[in-house]
Amino acid sequence: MTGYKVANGNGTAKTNGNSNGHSNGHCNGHKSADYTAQENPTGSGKIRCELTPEELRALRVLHEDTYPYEVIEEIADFITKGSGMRPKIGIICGSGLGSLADIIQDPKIFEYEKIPNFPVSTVEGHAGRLVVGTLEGATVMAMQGRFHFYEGYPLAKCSMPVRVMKLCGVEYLFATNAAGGINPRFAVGDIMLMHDHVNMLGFAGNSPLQGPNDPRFGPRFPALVNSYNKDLINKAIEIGKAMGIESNIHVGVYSCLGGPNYETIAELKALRMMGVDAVGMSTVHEVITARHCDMKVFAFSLITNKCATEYSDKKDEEANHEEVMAVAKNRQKACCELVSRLIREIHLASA
Ligand SMILES: O=P(O)(O)O[C@@H]1C[C@H](O)[C@@H](CO)O1
Ligand SMILES: Nc1nc2[nH]cnc2c(=O)[nH]1
Repeated sequence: MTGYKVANGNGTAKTNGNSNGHSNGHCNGHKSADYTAQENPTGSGKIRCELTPEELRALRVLHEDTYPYEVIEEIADFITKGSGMRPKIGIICGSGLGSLADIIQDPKIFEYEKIPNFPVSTVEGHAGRLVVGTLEGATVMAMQGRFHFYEGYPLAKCSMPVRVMKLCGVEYLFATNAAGGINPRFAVGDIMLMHDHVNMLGFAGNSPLQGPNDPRFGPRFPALVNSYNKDLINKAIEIGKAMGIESNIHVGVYSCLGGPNYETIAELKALRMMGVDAVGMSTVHEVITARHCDMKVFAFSLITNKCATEYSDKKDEEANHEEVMAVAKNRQKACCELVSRLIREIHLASA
């Protein structure tokens, strides 16, 4: 067999025939910007000089994953020029919480697929649009759909839009998510204001900041204590009281796992022992990226399901995405009000 294996960008290995028309593997003097010489595994010792379309595509996918400063700057320019705005607050809508972007006034909408170099959303409940406009007088941009590690995107790509927000002028990141409640005091529909996180992907040696550091974004070794802005947490608690939902608001620790599978009982027990209150599949790498470039962060989890931490035969204790979406839909009004009121306070304080 003369073929060899190349990742095709979907994470699956593909065997290519010698589809470049040069069956002997000789150099033909053809120059390609993406050219990488490889030893031909035919054992002939000769070097194959042309890349197949699949290889070129794989290289491009790799390149796109690196997102240098200049590429992020181009995306940010596209958005600020296209919207005529430099938003101050960035919002990331969690699963089923896209309505947070629907309340934005005078919206300019950018479909992800039309934004140069932007990934696409593949998850139900994540529409795949960037909405720029005003909310309670403040200029905002909201991601109606985020990127998850389990979709096959590297963490740097999942959180790349946070850097785009930064270069658009964003100072505050509001990150929201749907999460499973591990703390037994939490009920479905409660809101947990994040005051810290346990980064399970980080424990496994994965970070959105891996690779060369560009100091234009931030330092090589950023500190993460005090990542979640205490003033904003306190303001949100006050707003919760004013809304009459005080008993549904908690402050706690979120943990991000890779997904897409939900957790086993043993994993949930272990997370609880580590002090985790709610578990999900996002947000943490976005927060790390935001803190790296010195944004103020406010984040909350909508508890969409209670995680069982004891063994049981009951089917209804198994998490599922339909339930997650249904609960998010039911609670979107309260989530929208909390976010709007907090943004109003930030705007008034800076006016
Ligand atoms: O984007 P978030 O973190 O809100 O979505 C959660 C995690 C999975 O994507 C999905 C599981 O139901 O909801
Ligand atoms: N990992 C994880 N993510 C979720 N998103 C919503 N619910 C859950 C859950 O129970 N576990």
